[in-house]
Amino acid sequence: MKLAMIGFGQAGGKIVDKFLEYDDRTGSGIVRSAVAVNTAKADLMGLDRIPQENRVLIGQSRVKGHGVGADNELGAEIAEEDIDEVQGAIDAIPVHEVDAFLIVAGMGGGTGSGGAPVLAKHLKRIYTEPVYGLGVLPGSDEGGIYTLNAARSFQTFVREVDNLMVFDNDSWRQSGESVESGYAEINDEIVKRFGILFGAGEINQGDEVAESVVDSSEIINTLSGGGVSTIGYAREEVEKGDDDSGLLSRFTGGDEPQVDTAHTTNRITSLVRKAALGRLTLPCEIDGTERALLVLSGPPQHLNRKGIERGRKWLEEQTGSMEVRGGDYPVPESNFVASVILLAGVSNVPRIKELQQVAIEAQDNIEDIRSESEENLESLVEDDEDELEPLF
Ligand SMILES: Nc1nc2c(ncn2[C@@H]2O[C@H](COP(=O)(O)OP(=O)(O)OP(=O)(O)O)[C@@H](O)[C@H]2O)c(=O)[nH]1
Repeated sequence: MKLAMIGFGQAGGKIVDKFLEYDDRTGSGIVRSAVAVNTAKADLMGLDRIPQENRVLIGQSRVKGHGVGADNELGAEIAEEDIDEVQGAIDAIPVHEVDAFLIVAGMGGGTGSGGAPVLAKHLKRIYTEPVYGLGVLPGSDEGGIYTLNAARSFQTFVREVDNLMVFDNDSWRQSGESVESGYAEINDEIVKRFGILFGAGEINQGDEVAESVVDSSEIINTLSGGGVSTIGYAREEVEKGDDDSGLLSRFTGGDEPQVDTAHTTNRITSLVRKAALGRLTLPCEIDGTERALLVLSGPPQHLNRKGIERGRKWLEEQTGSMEVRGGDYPVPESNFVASVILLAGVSNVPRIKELQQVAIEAQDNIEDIRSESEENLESLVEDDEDELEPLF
């Protein structure tokens, strides 16, 4: 599946940069165009791979290239005012060659949190291609204002995109790590999961023919209908030369032997369970998921239809959804069989409820402090008996 990716804010830009690196490394070809938008000049300069001409600095007259300092209302205002500059970079994208737009942003800051929903609304008005969001939730240790920003941006962003895929920094942060090295690992995790998912719909001619290949329309259909999505992942190392043909191998038509062994099937079904029940990009209850897509990637001799069918059935039972799609993504040179599960339209997400609760407390607190602050300042500045006179 070919995407036009727009990274909004620092986190968004860094993650899109990582997608370009992933594309180069794996040859998956999912990033047709990459754009970064920011109010901070230094953040744009820190990117490695996004072409210079696709780095758009907005809000120069308002914040002089220094960012909006976690003020997402200002981030949204600037994005609206300078939307033509962003559109200027998007005009250079060959939109007829892309399957969808993907707007990536950290939701706890100011620029991406406020700007990403504004851009989504704008793109949806102009283009017929789907507009997806990849929103990153802040860690709970980042503080009240980040949580409040994220909770407000989340409500807006979900409404404006065709689907919001969420990654929760909080459930992925590791104690004792520096913020930067922590983000590097987290960003690798994001790119790996989304890379396999979107790469699955991007099989080129001449690539290994899959038994039941995932097409980009299956990804689009799973995401359509809107709402919030999360992604599960699990993998197991396999020997490249090994084809598991020891037990029950059978040959089906064609020239190539199709290996179908109990071992291969069991491995696939167990990877499907691990992916769905392990750590999701946004932890949630999978029961009640509206739609799902299962992608099995790896060397083709380690993939089989029976395993995917069983995995799909199991997912239907667990989610209660009648719309579970599945297929393979053959990667002949890989040392791993990996299972990626897209759960679209999840609704039972305790993390979001908790985020909203903390956000409401932060909002009340901020209001209390603001209303007290005028009184406090007055009592500090005025002398008790009112004997002093200000100059003017
Ligand atoms: N996963 C991930 N999250 C990040 C990264 N950098 C920042 N974040 C998260 O994204 C949130 C927003 O941060 P930024 O993207 O730096 O903020 P911004 O959109 O540039 O906005 P301002 O700096 O306020 O102008 C933070 O609260 C973090 O939770 C990153 O490299 N990876």
